[in-house]
Amino acid sequence: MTLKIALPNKGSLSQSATEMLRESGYRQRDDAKQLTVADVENDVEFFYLRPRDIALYVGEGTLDAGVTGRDLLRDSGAKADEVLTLGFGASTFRFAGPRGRYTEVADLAGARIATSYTGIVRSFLEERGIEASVTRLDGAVETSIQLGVADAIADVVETGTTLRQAGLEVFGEPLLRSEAVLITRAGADVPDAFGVFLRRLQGVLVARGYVMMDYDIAEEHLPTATRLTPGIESPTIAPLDREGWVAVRAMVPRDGSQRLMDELYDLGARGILLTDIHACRL
Ligand SMILES: Nc1ncnc2c1ncn2[C@@H]1O[C@H](COP(=O)(O)OP(=O)(O)OP(=O)(O)O)[C@@H](O)[C@H]1O
Ligand SMILES: O=P(O)(O)OC[C@H]1O[C@H](OP(=O)(O)OP(=O)(O)O)[C@H](O)[C@@H]1O
Ligand SMILES: [Mg+2]
Repeated sequence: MTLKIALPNKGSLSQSATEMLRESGYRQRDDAKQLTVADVENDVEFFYLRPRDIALYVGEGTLDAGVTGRDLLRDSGAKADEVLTLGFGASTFRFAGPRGRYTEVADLAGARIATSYTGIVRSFLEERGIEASVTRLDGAVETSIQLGVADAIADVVETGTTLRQAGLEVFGEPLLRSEAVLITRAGADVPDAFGVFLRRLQGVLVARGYVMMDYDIAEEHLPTATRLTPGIESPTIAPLDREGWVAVRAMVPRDGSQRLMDELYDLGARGILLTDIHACRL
């Protein structure tokens, strides 16, 4: 059975999703107008759809899995589960209003709120017993206050630039922290190719998050050195021609790897090398 995967056709998640899939060795479209791509060799077919619709297709079982935003998944109410977070498309979902007007969520009682995510907003307010009217707009939600259609908004905030330019500020706790996720239908049987698909994506995440570190060190310092670089399973230790010295190789998180090199150098390690990992299966 061919694996059917939904990918965002445009918007903030589209390019990163396509890049990640290409890096995982799958055929991707080279023209943004293409709606489907069959990767026959890997027995996968890709469907490029609006990220908002992806949760519905996957939730109903029409497609086996998909890439969308956690906020869109929650808003849709679809019966799909997150199986992997993909490391891009991070944003928060927040209330905002004219500067100085609101300080907390409770101030929204009786207000008119505009948003593209009515599902999330309504259930958030309901849980807190706040009564307000919620209107759905398709986009450019920030402008609705100036136009007199709403008193406050709830929208995706990434850098905050759009809000600032509209003279608005966030208030209250975030409704949600979102990022791109891989979803499948709750409790569904997925084709065999899905196991391979998932492992490839996990491999890309590890290859992006880790680097390979090599160094030479005197054997007496090995216990401290391997505590600093424990690797994923355990580091590879190889003999060196130089008496009493060994070569160590271990994967280390990319973040903090420069500091780690400093610490190893101070410990007496030399010939410390960092190399990118192109792909991996753990
Ligand atoms: N700066 C951002 N603006 C909008 N959405 C973002 C941003 N960063 C991440 N996202 C995520 O992208 C998804 C929105 O998908 P959507 O297709 O609506 O993108 P979009 O950038 O709003 O595109 P468009 O407005 O052209 O439809 C959500 O999951 C949202 O959290
Ligand atoms: O915090 P920022 O970095 O400014 O990003 C957030 C803005 O980006 C999105 O708008 P988009 O460009 O998708 O337009 P839209 O409102 O028409 O969807 C989102 O709806 C916010 O308006
Ligand atoms: Mg948008």
